[in-house]
Amino acid sequence: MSSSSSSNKPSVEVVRANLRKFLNVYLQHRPVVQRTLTAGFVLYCLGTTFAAWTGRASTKSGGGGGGGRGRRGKDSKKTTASPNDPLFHIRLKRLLRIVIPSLKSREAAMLALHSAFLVTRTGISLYVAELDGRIVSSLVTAQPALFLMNLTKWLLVAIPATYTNSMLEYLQSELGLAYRTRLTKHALQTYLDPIIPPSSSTNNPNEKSAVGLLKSDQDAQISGEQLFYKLSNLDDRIKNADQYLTVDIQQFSNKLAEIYSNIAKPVLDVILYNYQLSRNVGAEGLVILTILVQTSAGLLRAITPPFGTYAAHEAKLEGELRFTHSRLLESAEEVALYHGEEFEKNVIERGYFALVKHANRVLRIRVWHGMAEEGVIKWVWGSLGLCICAIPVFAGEMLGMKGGDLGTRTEGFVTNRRLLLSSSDAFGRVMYSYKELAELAGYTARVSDLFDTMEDVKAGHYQKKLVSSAKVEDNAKMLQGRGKIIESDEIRFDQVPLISPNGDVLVKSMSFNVEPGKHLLVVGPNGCGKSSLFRILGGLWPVYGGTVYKPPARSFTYIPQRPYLCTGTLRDQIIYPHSQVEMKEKGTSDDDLLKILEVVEMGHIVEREGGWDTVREWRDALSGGDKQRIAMARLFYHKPKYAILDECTSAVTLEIEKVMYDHATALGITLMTVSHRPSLWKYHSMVLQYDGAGGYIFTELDAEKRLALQEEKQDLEHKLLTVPKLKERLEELKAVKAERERVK
Ligand SMILES: Nc1ncnc2c1ncn2[C@@H]1O[C@H](COP(=O)(O)OP(=O)(O)OP(=O)(O)O)[C@@H](O)[C@H]1O
Repeated sequence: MSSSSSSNKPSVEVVRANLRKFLNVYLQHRPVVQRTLTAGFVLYCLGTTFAAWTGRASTKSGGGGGGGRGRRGKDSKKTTASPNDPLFHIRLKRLLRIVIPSLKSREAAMLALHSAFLVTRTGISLYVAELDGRIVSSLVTAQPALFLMNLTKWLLVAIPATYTNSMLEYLQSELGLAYRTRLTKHALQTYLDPIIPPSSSTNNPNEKSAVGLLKSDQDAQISGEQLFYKLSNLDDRIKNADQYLTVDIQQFSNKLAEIYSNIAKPVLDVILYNYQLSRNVGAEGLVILTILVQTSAGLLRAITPPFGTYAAHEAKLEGELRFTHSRLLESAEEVALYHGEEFEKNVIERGYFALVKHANRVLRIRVWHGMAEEGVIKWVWGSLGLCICAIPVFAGEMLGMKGGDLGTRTEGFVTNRRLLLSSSDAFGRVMYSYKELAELAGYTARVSDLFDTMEDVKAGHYQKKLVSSAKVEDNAKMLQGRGKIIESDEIRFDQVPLISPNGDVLVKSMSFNVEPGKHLLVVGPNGCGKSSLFRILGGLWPVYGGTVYKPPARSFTYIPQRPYLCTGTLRDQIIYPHSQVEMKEKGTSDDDLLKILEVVEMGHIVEREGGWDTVREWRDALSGGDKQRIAMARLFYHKPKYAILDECTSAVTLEIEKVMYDHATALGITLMTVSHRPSLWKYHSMVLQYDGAGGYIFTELDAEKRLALQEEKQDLEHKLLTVPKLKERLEELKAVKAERERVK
């Protein structure tokens, strides 16, 4: 034993000597090593930030599915709301191009200004850390003059510091608002794409004859006019577009504005503070610290749940809940009259509890995640920081740092501690911002889903759940087809199938025509496709086959049973969708409008409601019959070539009905009427009668003959009703007669 320990002695000394030699060499070259480590460290910080932003981080994202489906074809994979998903970066880049269209845009200038303020703030923080150390040093060494001077500097630096902070907040909010404006404008441009006026689309003969197609209606099919209708009626992907257009776009914009300062500033802080620290305490400790911090950060990221997916799902549930409320308000009268409160309450509560259940789940997940996050970021990193601060105190002499008295050591400790606190706070914010990045990914998925689906629908690609009959081979083939729309003065359907958005074939092939001046009556059982015919005429539904000859959509006015009343003045109700300027351009005055109202016996309403400029919620202020008469007045104001009247006289008297048909005829409007009222037959010369089983008859309407037949039919039906009673009486009489004969 003793011999072995004695034989070890020289080797221990050799090791010690070698170590000392190594340390000496190291200390000789330490400045170079320090510079290399610091430069490497800065590069490393930049690299990890770049990796985080471009999704090249190797850590698990926790992203799952959600937020709807992507585009067809190449991009048709399921949308994930994860920051590490390459699709997120593609989509974010696309949205960034919308919100910051060029380097010369206002948004780019604001972003540059914002960045300048971020750098200024970091500069001020560095100065304050140093000043803090000097103040404490002057305190512990009892130097009042120095203390007062440093205190004055402290107060003076408050002016640029507070200004910088306020400007940062202001610019961040302004940026959020600017992004939102860009996105909303972009979305509305497609969502409410106005119909090309006839003057610019169809009056150009070259344009018409070039392809033989009616441009405005072809556009309606392939360039997304009335997209707001098609998005909700012809496609299943976007439920509650209102939620996407308002809340989701706003959340995305705010998150994007926030994330820039929440990532750019801390990253800059981490680099500058650590650079300063490495000069104060040596780069070695800092590199070890960074390795430990990065390892624990990697572990943290690995256990981070998919917050992006959660945010996207929450936004979807919020949208559904809002929709149930707005639906109730829309049908308040009907629900109130049915006393459907209990039912509606159940529907709303179901929506609300689905949302609360999800929110609670996310909150619970946030508890353990928050604990892990704070434990690592605040406590573990905090203790590592204290070790770093201890380096100059315990190993300063050995490492050749300037030692010093109590004041110098205190100044160094306070400055370093402040730098470390700021640096770990900044690094913590980079870490926390991963969660925000995940949320941004969620909103990016939502907004992109909206834009992708709008583009798809605009291009005529719809995704809708088909009814079972649509899958039958014949019907499926019909759905693949495309019909033609050709401009013409008359309306003519030539072998056009009538197919609902669900793929339900209502009529396999339909042929009929309406000449100007020859009013058409459309009759048939409920749900057979009477209104659908007009949806094709209005360019709302695609034409799957045959040829439709018709004037542009603007040559039609549509009056449904419950006419639409817009937000605005009484005048707006008559001239809708014209503005007052357009009305004046048309050469119409308020007096002319009054005359129109008098035709439908509504002239008194102007005085009653307080004049033409009165603004009200008109759909609540007017009765059913009033609304129908306002719609008739609107028809007389616009004087279109054709009018589609869909059960639009159900709430007015027979006299008003007559006035309406006589006046429309006098104005040269050709009427196409859907109605079950025989009183209307006499105003029409043609009839299109559906049989409700996919067949139809198109023929001339001899109203008198038809009415006479109807009367005879009703008479016979009435007589048939009395047959059982007559039979009963006959049996009674037979019984009486038999009784009398028996008595005789
Ligand atoms: N937006 C839509 N999406 C899917 N199917 C629809 C849509 N609109 C109508 N349909 C379906 O198309 C069919 C025909 O509807 P349409 O409104 O043309 O009937 P209608 O003959 O006018 O009925 P009614 O006399 O009751 O008004 C119905 O089966 C209806 O369910």
